[in-house]
Amino acid sequence: MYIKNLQLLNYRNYKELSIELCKNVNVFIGDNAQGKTNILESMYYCGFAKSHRTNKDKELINWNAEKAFVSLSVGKNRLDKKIDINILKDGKKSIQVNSIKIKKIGELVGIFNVVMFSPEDLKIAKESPGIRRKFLDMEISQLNPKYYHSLVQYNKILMERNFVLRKACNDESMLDIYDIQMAQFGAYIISQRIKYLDKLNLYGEQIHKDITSNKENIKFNYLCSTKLDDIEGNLIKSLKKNRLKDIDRRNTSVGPHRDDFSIYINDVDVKSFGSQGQQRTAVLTIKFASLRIIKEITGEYPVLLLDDVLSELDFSRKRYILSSIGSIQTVITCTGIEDLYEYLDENSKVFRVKDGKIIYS
Ligand SMILES: Nc1ncnc2c1ncn2[C@@H]1O[C@H](COP(=O)(O)OP(=O)(O)OP(=O)(O)O)[C@@H](O)[C@H]1O
Repeated sequence: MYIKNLQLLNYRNYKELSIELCKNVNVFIGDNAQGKTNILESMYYCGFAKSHRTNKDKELINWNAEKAFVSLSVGKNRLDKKIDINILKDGKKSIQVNSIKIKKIGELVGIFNVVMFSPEDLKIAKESPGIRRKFLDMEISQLNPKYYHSLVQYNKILMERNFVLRKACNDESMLDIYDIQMAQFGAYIISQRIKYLDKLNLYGEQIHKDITSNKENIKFNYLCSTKLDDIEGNLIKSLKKNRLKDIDRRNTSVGPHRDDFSIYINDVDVKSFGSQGQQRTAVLTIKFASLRIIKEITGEYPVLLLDDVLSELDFSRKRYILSSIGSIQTVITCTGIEDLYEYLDENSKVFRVKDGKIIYS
């Protein structure tokens, strides 16, 4: 899969932009705050109708405009796709795929597969469980529409359950119904997350060995708030068991919205004891394993977006990335290009970004 063309109108600091990308390495180079990340963000946005930086779509619209427009033409093994998204000031957006309006974001997710690696992704290795859950949810959603649907349903029921818990007189019969529904959707979510982590272990093991010259072993493990034998049955039991506590705290204390996964390197928990370098390498492994998982399931590599990460990595890790991308279309942002030259060839494209414009390509 590869991006053929990107068009922007009033997106962040771009008034108007239309660029053709090449099938392999595309580099966006420029000083700080010129609009390099904005370009990657707009590409990612076409995958999920969601920015990787903000939940407020309004922020994507140029300060002097009423609406923004992003259009991405994607080359695929089977049918090529064109994704057009209009973003309006009131937070609404309209999405068209091949000129046909879609009703739900679920219909967009999975059409354009993408793996983004940005400095914020280091949080996957070192910060709170919510960041790791979000990573799993985004990755699995783009591969499995049923997962995305289950997640939307689960979150809706969770909100309703919490609403009932917050009311002074709790409606126990309502809570019984919510528990059953949450257990159904929750069990599916948990089972798919475990499956995904199995694949992450499968691919991650060799990738991590390659990056660390066989010095380190990596292992991912799902941390579940309920027993894993009969997930649905056990979730119902746990929800019932914790009901008094939940009423007291006015919040739902068990379910996949509370789960996490651990990352161990050589049997040491990376989150608590890993060095900065180990945390960085763990995330690099996760991202490269994600590429392989998407390839295994869809038959095509996704587009790889590398936002300002190369400068953060040492020589050997940089080398690993640049020599492993092979046939994967890769879009890189950076402030200097010197150490990239040996990985560029006559097919690569270099775009210079200045103040919301491409000066040359
Ligand atoms: N809605 C918006 N309208 C107009 N300009 C915006 C908007 N949002 C952000 N900007 C501008 O976009 C620029 C930042 O762009 P971006 O984050 O892409 O920078 P960058 O080139 O990746 O920089 P760095 O190398 O520092 O990461 C800033 O100048 C910012 O003021």
